[in-house]
Order: sequence, then structure tokens, then C-alpha cells
Amino acid sequence: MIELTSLTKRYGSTMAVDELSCTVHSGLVTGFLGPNGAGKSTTMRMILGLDHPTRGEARIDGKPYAEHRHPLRKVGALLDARAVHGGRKARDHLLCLAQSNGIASSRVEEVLDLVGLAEVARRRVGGFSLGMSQRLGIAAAMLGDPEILIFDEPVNGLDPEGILWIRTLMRDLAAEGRTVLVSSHLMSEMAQTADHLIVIGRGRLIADTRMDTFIGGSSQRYVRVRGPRLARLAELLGDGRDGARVERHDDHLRVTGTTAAAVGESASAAGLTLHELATVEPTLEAAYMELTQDITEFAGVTA
Ligand SMILES: Nc1ncnc2c1ncn2[C@@H]1O[C@H](COP(=O)(O)OP(=O)(O)OP(=O)(O)O)[C@@H](O)[C@H]1O
Repeated sequence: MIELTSLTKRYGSTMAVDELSCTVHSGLVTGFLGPNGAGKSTTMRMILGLDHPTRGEARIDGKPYAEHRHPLRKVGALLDARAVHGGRKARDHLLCLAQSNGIASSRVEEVLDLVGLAEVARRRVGGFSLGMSQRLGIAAAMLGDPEILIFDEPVNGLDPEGILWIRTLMRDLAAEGRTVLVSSHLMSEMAQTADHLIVIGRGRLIADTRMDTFIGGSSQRYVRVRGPRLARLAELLGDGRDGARVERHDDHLRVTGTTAAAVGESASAAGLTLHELATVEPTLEAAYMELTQDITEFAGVTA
């Protein structure tokens, strides 16, 4: 479990993280979202003791990172996959990490196998693709078999097979009861991976909720309607009888505030033919855009 209490980081006049309080629970994949510059990486760095908070604290299973006797066995992290010295061979990099953290060298072979890098373990890291570097970073994070994993943009540079692999890995780690905190800008990917979301904007907490609650709370669910007499349909559906609102698009209508069944019945009663009638469910991307747009507008008004 990771607990943040009034966590704050100021760089000069920039409030990178502002009074952030939340808990990242075990047994779940928690997605960490926010626009560019929202403070996600800074928060992760403070959890890992790489940056000192201006105020507040980050605790991992009750203690700051630095107070854990073998931190790599408690928390594994992938922050910047390119941070490894390019002249080093992959296996040597992991061996060095294992030795300095009291981890058996046999574990190096295990994690190389786990991430699919066993064949290239003797190659220099400088020649690795971004995807291979990401896999090496994940191997390093898994080295201490930690209960808590923190991944900053882990799918960056991975091909579709690699993306599927890491999604499965994260879901399996959470199913084993571990705590998984992951940031990503890929909303469709996050929607398939995370159970819970923490969203920040301008360093502040703006949502801390289950994925389904977050998406379900969006107002973006609508009924998509197509037919040969769109103008007549728009008139019929938009007369405000049932609180429905109609938006006209090129070849279809988007109707909110009603159901597909009600739209179908109205059309049928008026003798109008429909070519398409579908409920379009809200997506994480739509819910996220709606929320962060409000925050930006709100910040703009008050600035
Ligand atoms: N070392 C630093 N010195 C000064 N300002 C910094 C430093 N690190 C981060 N910042 C600023 O703090 C804010 C938060 O940055 P951070 O990298 O944590 O955001 P982020 O949410 O991870 O962004 P991204 O999605 O673009 O990676 C930004 O305004 C950034 O410019």
C-alpha cells in the first residue's frame, strides 16, 4: 500500500504537486492520469525517495522508501527506461543491481526470461531499441520480487505484442495481491488495464475512483441514430418532450437524455425508417477529456 499525505513539491514558482492525499491499494492496478506537467512523475519520484517533498509525505507500507531495509525487495519501479548506462551489458546491469540489494544472482536469469531478454542479455544496452530498454527496466523493477510496482509510461515504445504482454503482466501482478501504480497517456490501454484511477491536474487530486464509476459518471453516453429523413427525425426527437437533446452530425444524430428504445418507438410511431439505432457507451478517453477540460477551464477563470 502506498499512502500520500498532503504531498507537496514546489520548484521555484511552480507547484508541481499540491497537497496530494490518496492511497494506492494492493490487489489492484491503479492508473495514474493527468495532463502533461500535472505532476505524475514528480509524485512517483517522491514515493521512491528520489525527490524530497516540500511538505507532506509518501509512505510505503507505513514507512518512507528510504527507511525500508531492502527497498528493491519492497518496491520495483520503471521511471526512465533510457537511464541505464549504454556501455553496460543487460545482464551485468541487473547483476550489479542484484548484488547491491542482497538479491541472489539466479534471480537475474529469471527476470531476463520473464521479460523475454534472455537471448540479448550479453548485448550492450546502448544498442537496445526503446521497447527493449522498457523490458530491461521492467526486469530491474521485478528483480526483488517486490510487493509494490510503479511504472511510469511502461508501454512507451512497445509494439502491440509488447503492450499486450505488459498489460497481462500488470493484471497478473495485481491478481497476486501486489500493488501496481501505472501512468500512461494511452487511454484505451489504461481502460483495459486499470481497476482504479487517480487523476491529478496541476498537482492536485481531481479524481480517486474505480474505473467503472469514473467512466459511468461521464455524460458522454448517447444514442446514435441514422435514417433517410434525419431533419424530420431531429425535429421529432428534439421537441423536448422527454428531456432529450439532439445534436445533428453529418450523417447521424446524437441524442442524449433518452434511451435507444424510446428513440426507436418515437420513430416507429411517426412512420420514420431508421438505418441505425445504437447506444454508444462512454469511453475512458471521453470521461477523462471532460474532467480535465473542466479543470483547465476552471483554472483559467480563477488564474
Ligand atoms: N527538476 C525540476 N525543476 C523544475 N521544475 C520541474 C522539475 N521537475 C518537474 N518540474 C515541473 O513540475 C511540473 C510537473 O512535472 P511532472 O514531470 O511531474 O509532470 P507529469 O505529470 O509527469 O508530466 P508528463 O505527463 O508530461 O510526463 C511541470 O510543470 C514541470 O515543468
